[in-house]
Amino acid sequence: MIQCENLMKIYKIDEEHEVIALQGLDLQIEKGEMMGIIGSSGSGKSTLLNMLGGLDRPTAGKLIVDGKNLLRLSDRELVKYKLETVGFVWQNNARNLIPYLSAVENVEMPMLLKGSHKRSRAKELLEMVGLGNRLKSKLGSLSGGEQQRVAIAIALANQPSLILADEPTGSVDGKAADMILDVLHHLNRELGVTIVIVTHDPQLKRKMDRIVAIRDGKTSSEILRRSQLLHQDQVVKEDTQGETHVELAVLDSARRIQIPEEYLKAIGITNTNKVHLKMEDEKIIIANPSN
Ligand SMILES: Nc1ncnc2c1ncn2[C@@H]1O[C@H](COP(=O)(O)OP(=O)(O)OP(=O)(O)O)[C@@H](O)[C@H]1O
Repeated sequence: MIQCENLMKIYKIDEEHEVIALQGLDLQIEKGEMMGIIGSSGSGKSTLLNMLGGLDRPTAGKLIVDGKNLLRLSDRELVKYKLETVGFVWQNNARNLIPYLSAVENVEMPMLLKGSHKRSRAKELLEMVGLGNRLKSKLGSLSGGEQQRVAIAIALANQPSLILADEPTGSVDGKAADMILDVLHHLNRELGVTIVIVTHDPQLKRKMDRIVAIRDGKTSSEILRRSQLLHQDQVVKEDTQGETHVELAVLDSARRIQIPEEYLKAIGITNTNKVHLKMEDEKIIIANPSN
């Protein structure tokens, strides 16, 4: 569904300054996957989401979504892509919704833009997100969580194959967040729509099939749920809720890995950029050269 290889995004600030937001990011996402993207502030999560959604163009690399090469699309093709292939759910409701329209009119809006308006489908989508009884409600009378569910219905209006969500539970309380999550999970399983969510929410992370961590504009590690695992002999970790997962480091296209800072500190690598690398019993060992 999504093939992202050596993806680069450089923002030019002025004649002399630029920011490298993505520096050779590799990521494959299967059709029908529900996956999370995590990473500290400034690591490149939103930039990646903007590239996937066609809101901004990559500087270099390869990005194919649903068979479309996003580095090669014309401006016109990009508009069509944004309208038909992807749906967005933002943390900030002002970005998702038109406040003076009712819930059902909001869901109809992207259909109108595409020229295929159907009230029955808009109603069906609102029923799917559990708002069948609030069709005519003006947005101001809906709670934050309900507004976020309207946003999900809007994102689905033109039957996209990909939903991108940026912190969809970021501004609602725990109960509303649970409901949003359940809706997304249900849509993923029922409609088979691929969902990519940027999140800090540990509750949300637990519901994902896979979580990819981004560090400095590159994928650094992946967490897989136990049900996703292929090999029984992997190192399985348990979180505080007793759920099991496996954490894998990602090899980039040049076969490099990022070693977590805390691992390096633990073996005393603080002010050197060299380590000992050796093979032992079919394992690669990284050690402190001064020991
Ligand atoms: N339009 C832009 N112009 C210049 N620099 C940008 C622009 N957008 C992002 N950046 C820079 O690119 C880097 C990655 O930003 P990005 O917003 O993707 O990070 P993030 O992981 O989403 O962070 P956060 O969790 O704080 O939202 C940052 O250094 C940021 O300042």
